[in-house]
Amino acid sequence: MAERSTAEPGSGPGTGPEAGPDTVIATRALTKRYRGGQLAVDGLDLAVPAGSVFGFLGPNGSGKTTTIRMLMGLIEPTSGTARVLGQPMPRATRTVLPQVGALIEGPALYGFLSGRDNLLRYDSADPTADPRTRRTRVAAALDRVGLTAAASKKAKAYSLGMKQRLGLAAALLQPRRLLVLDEPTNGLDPQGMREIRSLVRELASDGTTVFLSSHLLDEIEQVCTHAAVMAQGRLIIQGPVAELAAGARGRLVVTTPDPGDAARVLKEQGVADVVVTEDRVTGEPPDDRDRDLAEVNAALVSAGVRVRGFGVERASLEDAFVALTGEGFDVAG
Ligand SMILES: Nc1ncnc2c1ncn2[C@@H]1O[C@H](COP(=O)(O)OP(=O)(O)OP(=O)(O)O)[C@@H](O)[C@H]1O
Repeated sequence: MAERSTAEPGSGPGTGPEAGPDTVIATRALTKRYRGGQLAVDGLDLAVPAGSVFGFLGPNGSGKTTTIRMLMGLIEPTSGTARVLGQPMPRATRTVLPQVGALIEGPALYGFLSGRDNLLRYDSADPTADPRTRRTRVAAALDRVGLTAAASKKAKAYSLGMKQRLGLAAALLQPRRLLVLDEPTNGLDPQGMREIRSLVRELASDGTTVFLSSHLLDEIEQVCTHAAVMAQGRLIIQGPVAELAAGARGRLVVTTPDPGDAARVLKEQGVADVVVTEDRVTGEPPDDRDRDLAEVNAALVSAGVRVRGFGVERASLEDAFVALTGEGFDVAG
């Protein structure tokens, strides 16, 4: 069936992200205020491009789960709109959800059933799934997540990582255009995290759009092509990860026993935002990095500054976050 995207009235440059045919998730001014008065999501304009691995990043309590619940039609927004696969949510929940694999707040599994039997159960609960091909489908899903060897074990004997992978297998029983994963590596050990991350990369390489929430910056940097950063219910920034990190440029760091002189020379050389902390002097490097940094270093030396260390620290998403919010990234919990 051909699919058309319907442009929102008033959409256009300057009114937020475009919701074109290649946008898998698009929200406009999406807002949720809970009954107790808590404003959990505040005017969110989100645009998730098709084929992206989209990281939805924010500290605990920033509104990620609430957003996902609205996107999946589990709760009604207080105001604003959400479109998933071009359809309005929650109105189109019934047509949209079969095309979406979701892993939200941990998979619901029967511990006394084997991994395979859990999947057989999931598959038989899907009225569109052909019972004649059920076993093949389940075997393929188990294989996909690397659980074939453990398929006959009871789910309660699975590690947390295996349970997450089984949950992913359930989400993958049918071909999906979109996978929505809420904190898929939460509580996993480093090995479990690596397994889920490489699985996500693999799924994305087949063309599935993956939307995953996380409070871990380095996770987003490792697996995502795009990201949106939330804080206190609001969207701070979104875009390709490389651009977000590049937006916060690395800082020039000079280590010297002459910090006062170094700071003066750096300012003369066009280094902005110079900060002195004991024997470290940092600042924003001038634009043309390769040429200017050699000159900056030479200027320090010829001014008699004893330079012990000189370099640029790589900018990370965390730098971008701090630059945008003036806050550190709280990863508690
Ligand atoms: N059912 C609810 N009723 C009232 N307030 C809620 C409810 N669910 C969440 N909140 C509040 O809304 C805010 C956003 O919570 P939400 O769970 O969406 O954030 P989150 O970014 O997903 O955090 P976490 O990673 O801890 O789940 C929080 O202040 C939370 O306490």
